[in-house]
Amino acid sequence: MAKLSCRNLWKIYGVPPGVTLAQPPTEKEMALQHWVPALQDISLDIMPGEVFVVMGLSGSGKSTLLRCLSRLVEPTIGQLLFEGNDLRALNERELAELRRDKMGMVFQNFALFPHLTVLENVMFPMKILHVPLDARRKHARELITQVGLSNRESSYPRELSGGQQQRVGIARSLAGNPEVWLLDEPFSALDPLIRREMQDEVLKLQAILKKTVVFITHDFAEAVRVSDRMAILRDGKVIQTGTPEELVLNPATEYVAKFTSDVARHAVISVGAIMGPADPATAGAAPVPASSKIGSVAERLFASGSPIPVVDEQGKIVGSIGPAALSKALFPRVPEIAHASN
Ligand SMILES: Nc1ncnc2c1ncn2[C@@H]1O[C@H](COP(=O)(O)OP(=O)(O)OP(=O)(O)O)[C@@H](O)[C@H]1O
Repeated sequence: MAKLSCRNLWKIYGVPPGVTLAQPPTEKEMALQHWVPALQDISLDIMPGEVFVVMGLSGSGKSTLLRCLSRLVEPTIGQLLFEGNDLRALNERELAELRRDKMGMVFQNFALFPHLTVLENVMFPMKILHVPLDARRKHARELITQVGLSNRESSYPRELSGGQQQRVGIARSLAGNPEVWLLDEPFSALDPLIRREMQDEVLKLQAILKKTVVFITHDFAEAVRVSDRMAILRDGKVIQTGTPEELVLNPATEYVAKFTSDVARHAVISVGAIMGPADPATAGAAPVPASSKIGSVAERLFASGSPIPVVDEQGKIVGSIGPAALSKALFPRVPEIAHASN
């Protein structure tokens, strides 16, 4: 079962409080009332343990969507489910408990308490959870070590670099041991090198913690790097949902294809996704796993020019890959993606 779902979700800013809309207004109605449709008919399932990225340009509705998932922003129309339970039916107290017990959030601007030290910042959520002081301190220290800041426990946020501050933000968001980890453009204020380091940090933590992660970014390369699956948002609508590989191989629209054009295809596309049928001519040649990325076979294929057998996890031959399929995947001809409509 999905951890978090939305069904036909709309957020329309400007609708006066108290006005309930039974169904979505027309574009004309919204324009007349000066309403802003930030989310339009969004349906998504976010599965337990996956890193689900919501990617879109500025103004596409990413933050609104993330905030709707925790009801920091109230949806206008549609369903929100947490483990199948109606999230919109919760009262203020139940909602506060759910956020406190099950959700951890990281914000773009770090949002640390300036008057608290690193240790105190990370301990804070556990204070709200009434964790005894000793246990609080012990767990906070573990988290601070996990994010590589053990020598800065007594520093104040102003004494830390942006990357270090965000490490504290990450440690603090994990302090309540949340099931769902919501990250709203956590690294966009950081320079590219630090940003990459932080992406690695999140991947490293996620490999251990296996949270359900919703990660917002406007950077497609970041989305490809960190996501298991992603949704591309444009003008409040989901244009496509899929794994990075699915989006790169089959962009639904030219808009998506434009994002995928700069992607390191050799590191995203797997052999299994582009292989052909098993080929007797490959008998005796050393096989490659279907799950390996095409970059790992490129040198061998281009050097020998002969196809290679492909095997599944059990070592059974499931197909073959030759240089033609490889070059097509690495260097797709523009007309092949240009047929996609916008
Ligand atoms: N409180 C608000 N009142 C009215 N309109 C809003 C409000 N918040 C956001 N919007 C509008 O909703 C749309 C989506 O905004 P949102 O902040 O969700 O986008 P975003 O993709 O997160 O953008 P960014 O990457 O720039 O943060 C935009 O047109 C924005 O102007």
